[in-house]
Amino acid sequence: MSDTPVITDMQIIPVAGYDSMLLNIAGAHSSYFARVLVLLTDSAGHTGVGEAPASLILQRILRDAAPFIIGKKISQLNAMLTTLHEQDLAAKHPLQSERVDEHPWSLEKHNNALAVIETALLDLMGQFLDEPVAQLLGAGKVRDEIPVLGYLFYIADRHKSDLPYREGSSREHEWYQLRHQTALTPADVVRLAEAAHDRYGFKDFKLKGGVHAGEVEIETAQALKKRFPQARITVDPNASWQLDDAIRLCKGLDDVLAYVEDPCGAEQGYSGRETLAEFKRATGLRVATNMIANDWRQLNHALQLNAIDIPLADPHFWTLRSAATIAQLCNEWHLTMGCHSNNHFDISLAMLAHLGAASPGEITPFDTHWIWQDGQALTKEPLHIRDGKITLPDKPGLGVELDMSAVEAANRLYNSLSVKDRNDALVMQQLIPGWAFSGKQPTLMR
Ligand SMILES: O=C([O-])[C@@H](O)[C@@H](O)[C@H](O)[C@@H](O)C(=O)[O-]
Ligand SMILES: [Mg+2]
Repeated sequence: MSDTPVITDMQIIPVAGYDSMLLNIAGAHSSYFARVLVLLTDSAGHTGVGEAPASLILQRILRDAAPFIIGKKISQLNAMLTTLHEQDLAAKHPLQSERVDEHPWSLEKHNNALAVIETALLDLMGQFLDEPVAQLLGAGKVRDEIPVLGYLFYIADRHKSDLPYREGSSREHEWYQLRHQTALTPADVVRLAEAAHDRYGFKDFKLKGGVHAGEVEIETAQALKKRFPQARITVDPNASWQLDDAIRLCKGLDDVLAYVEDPCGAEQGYSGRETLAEFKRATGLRVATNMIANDWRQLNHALQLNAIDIPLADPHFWTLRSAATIAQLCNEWHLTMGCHSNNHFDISLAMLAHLGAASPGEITPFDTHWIWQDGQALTKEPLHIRDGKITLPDKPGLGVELDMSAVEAANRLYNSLSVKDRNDALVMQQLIPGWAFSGKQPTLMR
């Protein structure tokens, strides 16, 4: 044990990259997205890294966590994480809003700190033991190729905003240009899918909804299925449809929708878990969620109610180890493992690849926003998506090496931002003055 490396330093580096004007129920994506990297250095000279969504609160929580990490042996991983959990550092930095209807994804932030630190620790541990992170999780490495889906969005007209969205260029592939152009109709989305299919080989697609009337979003899903008959198609309106509407829109579409993601949520005194259970019974369709089963207690309620089939266990808010445990539960309990995502850099791409590699049994192709960020790597040899899959690198730890000059440039970009935290509503106000989030009102129906 005396040779076990000790953690000597913890750096917290917020970074930003460019994004397209993607639409969702919360508004529109800004021209920038922000993430935070945690870099842990150990006495063996290794660097472990993790990535999470960047919020100012999360960065404060991470700074408070550093004294509990620095000076510890990497073999004390479990004890460090238990201490952090017990310290409940997030409680000292209450979120501005706990109301899920105001900020549908705000609750994720509590676990982001644990998740990003755990990832960096696992990266160090893997390098010390000369094993990939996947080998240190739940079932160990059970696959080398991780299927991912083509995550499609409606895209707003960036010319109507004064934010510096990129124009893109089709020099390398038309995808890199198309991903910046307005896409509001079913035909536009099919065009995006064709380009993404050609570039990345996707077999399956997910459409982000909550933007148009449900009928238009279902029409888009149908158009995707018509164009890609073999594909598994899903739609995710982020719980913005009323239960009755969700049933009316989806019932009988077994031949179009492989599953539906958060079609409805809390309404009229019923919880999202209750309405999803009713939706499942009424339609017979499989249901995925990243909104109502995001911690063990919620998952327990969701499963008791038979509300879901596919927990989208994002390692950024479950932590890698807990998400891998969910994958094991799915395998034992005849559920299907899936993974949610947000805009991310290539360290997160590696995180989800290791999670997929350690997920036994049937998994549904994982979500990833990477195609919207592809070309903005922070590592020297970023993983890539080919044939709709990511191949796990044959390297210890996460298997990524940071490109520090790219990280520094992304950090400079972050520091230059006047609005640091994600605020899709603020961006949306550039298109529709006075626009405000309303969980049951599609973004463009104002
Ligand atoms: O990036 C987006 O706009 C998504 O809507 C994201 O924020 C969601 O958390 C997510 O991808 C989802 O599946 O709900
Ligand atoms: Mg979702």
